[in-house]
Amino acid sequence: MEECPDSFVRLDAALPTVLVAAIALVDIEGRVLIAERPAGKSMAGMWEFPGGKVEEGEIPEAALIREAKEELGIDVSASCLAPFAFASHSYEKFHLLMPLYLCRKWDGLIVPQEGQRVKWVRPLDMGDYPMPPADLPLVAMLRDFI
Ligand SMILES: Nc1nc2c([nH]c(=O)n2[C@H]2C[C@H](O)[C@@H](COP(=O)(O)OP(=O)(O)OP(=O)(O)O)O2)c(=O)[nH]1
Ligand SMILES: [Mg+2]
Repeated sequence: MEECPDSFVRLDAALPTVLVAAIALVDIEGRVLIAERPAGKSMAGMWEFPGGKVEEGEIPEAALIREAKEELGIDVSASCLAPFAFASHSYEKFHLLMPLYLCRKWDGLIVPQEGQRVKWVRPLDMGDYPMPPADLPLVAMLRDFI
């Protein structure tokens, strides 16, 4: 029988679950936008899918529409957000639950609003960029899918 992969889930740690919504913007050449986490934030210098914490009373799609505007200056509509996969990963202080949505259509030009660097990268080349450990299974799924 096939072995199960290593688990990054800590069942016994009583961690709070934090819901973060993330977006994979995909261009016509199949590249995906990643953004560098700004200095001062946790995991600064790592490359991530844009997005952020879902606030109280907010649904993930609304959080992404808000974050796409706040972080990248673009307008995304809920109908252009396709649920793709999710990460479930225990960090030291919290458990991250992060749905990733694909989006191929948005309005406006991408202009990083927080001084962060952004890059269009083929999923096959994402290994060249350090990403949070929670993202690695998502990158593998993007490689298979895009
Ligand atoms: N946006 C995003 N966050 C990720 C990814 N992978 C990953 O582990 N995370 C973690 C890092 C953070 O602990 C958390 C997201 O929090 P954040 O600090 O970006 O949240 P935010 O945009 O709402 O910003 P803020 O409230 O901290 O100002 O999720 C990813 O690909 N994208
Ligand atoms: Mg963020």
